[in-house]
Amino acid sequence: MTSAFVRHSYDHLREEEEDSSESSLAELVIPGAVSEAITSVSVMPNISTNKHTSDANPATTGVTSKPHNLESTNDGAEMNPHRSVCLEVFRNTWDEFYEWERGYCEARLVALMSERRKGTATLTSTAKTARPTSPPGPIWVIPCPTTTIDLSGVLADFDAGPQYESCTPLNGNVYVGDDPDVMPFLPFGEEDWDGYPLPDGGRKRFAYEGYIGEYSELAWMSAFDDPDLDCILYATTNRLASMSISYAQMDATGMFARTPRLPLLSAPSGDPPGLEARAAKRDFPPFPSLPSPGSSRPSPPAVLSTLRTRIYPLFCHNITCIRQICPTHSEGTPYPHATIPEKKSVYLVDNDSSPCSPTCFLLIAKPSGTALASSTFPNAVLPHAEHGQRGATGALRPAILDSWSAADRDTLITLLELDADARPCDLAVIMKKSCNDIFRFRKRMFPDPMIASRNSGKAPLKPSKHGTRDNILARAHATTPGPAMPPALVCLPTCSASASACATIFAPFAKDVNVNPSGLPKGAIKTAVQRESAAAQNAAPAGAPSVHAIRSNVSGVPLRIPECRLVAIWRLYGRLLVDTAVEVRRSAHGYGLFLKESVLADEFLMEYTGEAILDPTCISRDHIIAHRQRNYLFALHTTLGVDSSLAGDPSRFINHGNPPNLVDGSMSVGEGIANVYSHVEITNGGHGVVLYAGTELLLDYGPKFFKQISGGDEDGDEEDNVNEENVEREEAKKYTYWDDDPEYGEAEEYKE
Ligand SMILES: C[S@@+](CC[C@H](N)C(=O)[O-])C[C@H]1O[C@@H](n2cnc3c(N)ncnc32)[C@H](O)[C@@H]1O
Repeated sequence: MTSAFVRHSYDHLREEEEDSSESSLAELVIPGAVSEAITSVSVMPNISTNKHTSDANPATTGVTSKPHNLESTNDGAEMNPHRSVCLEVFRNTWDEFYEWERGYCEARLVALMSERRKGTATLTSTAKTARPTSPPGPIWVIPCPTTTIDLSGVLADFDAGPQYESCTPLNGNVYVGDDPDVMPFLPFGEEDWDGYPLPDGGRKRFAYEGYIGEYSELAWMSAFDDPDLDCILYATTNRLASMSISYAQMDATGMFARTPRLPLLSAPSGDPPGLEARAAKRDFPPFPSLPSPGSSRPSPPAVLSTLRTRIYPLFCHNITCIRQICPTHSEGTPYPHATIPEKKSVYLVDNDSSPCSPTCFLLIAKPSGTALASSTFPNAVLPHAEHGQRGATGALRPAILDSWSAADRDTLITLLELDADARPCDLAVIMKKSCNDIFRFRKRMFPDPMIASRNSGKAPLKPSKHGTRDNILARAHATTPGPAMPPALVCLPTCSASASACATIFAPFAKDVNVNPSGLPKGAIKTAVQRESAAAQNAAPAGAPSVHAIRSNVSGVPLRIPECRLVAIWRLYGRLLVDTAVEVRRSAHGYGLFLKESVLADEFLMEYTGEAILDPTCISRDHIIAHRQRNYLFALHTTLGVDSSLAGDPSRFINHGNPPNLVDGSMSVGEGIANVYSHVEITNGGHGVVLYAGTELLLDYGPKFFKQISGGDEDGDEEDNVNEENVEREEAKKYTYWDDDPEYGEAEEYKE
């Protein structure tokens, strides 16, 4: 218990209080707020006299006396009439907390002991009825029976696995953001500084110099943080609030902050969060004076103009939350400066070769309604109104944006102010809107001529009139059905199922999908899919092009399902999150993940869970990755990565497979070919990794992955960069930027 240290200091202080000796306090080392509060208590002569002037109930407020006079301290705090009340409530709460905590800890220990000592009721029952005196005596000594287990038979065949770090199991992503600025310990510190010996006689050494450079100092050099202190302060503020003392008034006392610059509710730019934000992030012990869960504490000022000045309160970075305004996970962070748009709307596609969905803005058909020629989404058409229905002229209806709420617009404006050139597909994830609508909104917000004048110094590339979408699609390496779209049922033109068959499948779900996607009964879709796939097997229309044949590794029976249903079912599945049975086994590359049950094409497998970390932390963790030669970092989008190296689920063992190729319109399947694809899904957060076919699950990690892990390129290899630029340049020369599409404005010519 860390409290012992501070309690001791406090007791000492109270003794000193008698003679108000300030000089003796100077030697105490007490963290910020307490130090200040206690110092003030000690120099305040009237604080503990019995003047019951408060009409608040002492039992709930913790106030036993209230001084008439304004407090007078050596820092000139006369101006704050609430300070003395705050100090007294704090002091009483402090005493009550430690009194309560002692009984609480003892009761916990007794309960733990009774668990261990099933059958030995005597001590347990005595201990439960009578509060143990201090020291608690026998409850600290738990005799364990000695048993010898003979493992020789088991160990004979035991094949020791490679040395792995521990990994905490997770059900959903945990938002970490950035690792602390202080280094808790040096990884691989137990290794010889010269590196441990390798079989080939060399030595491998952790390049700790670069790693250390990512941190400001060692953790043990930082100030001591007492976890009980937040609890006491939090209970104090709760009591003060019940006495109608506002948070602003409490803040003004300066005693609830770690430093005077850290107010309760909000932290100025660059500071760690105030008490309220810290309290929301941790579980306190059940001290009775804390606000009960769900009680309505005043929330941080939620005026949009305030929100505008900070990005975090705008939308929650917690992947399992992602709300636009999330008081639970948000915290004060530096306000990023607004950025100036660099890219013309039509040039947003420059570096974007991965359409996020069949309705991605990168794939929008020309006004003539030309069918999409796509290797990624072979039969995609624009779906229904939410994503941009085409009118008779082929132009997208402007009414779509008009249907956005004022809050939606406001949020997007703010996001675009903060990152003007953000990928529409990334913004779509945050906004839960289609990237196409976001793209159109951006066009309105940043008219291109304005950007053109800014960019006049640059020498963009010249487009040709051929192959716009095909080129983009040819460069798309992943089959990534899309993120961030509101639930929608997408039907493909090649589907051979009758309308009534579709209606039968979707009717029970469509209503719920629009209202409450996550409220669907578990397994409902799976049952529907199985029923449907069995029917499809028996009566697959002859020569139907839109049927995926999937080989089950368990039964060996190919399952078939009409494609239109796959798309719809995939969307529903993305929200059902029914994990598929898998097991971790040795594979050609360390461990790998294998199926234990048959799956259908596009069936949801599991979420890729881990710590959601921001870009700078991804970079600092790269040192470890490079040394360990194993990388569990999954890029979620340009801002966040999901790292399962310390915490995650079995999906972290999915190995890399080569990208599947299209052969005669069907995906190739086979040894070493990726049979899992991922997409960013908001419901319940993070990545849903979806299986196509095969036994060992293999996921195409993307072209940059192995370059990064081997320490090459990404931020350094100039020759490679030059080559890549040349390829990009050649590719870009083939582009047409929808120059005849009224949706995309006038023809945009790159100047050379
Ligand atoms: C997410 S982990 C996959 C699980 C890993 N095999 C393990 O045992 O923990 C990714 C790492 O596995 C290894 N790996 C995965 N697929 C590979 C492949 N096709 N070839 C070589 N190494 C691979 C690499 O070390 C990579 O950094």
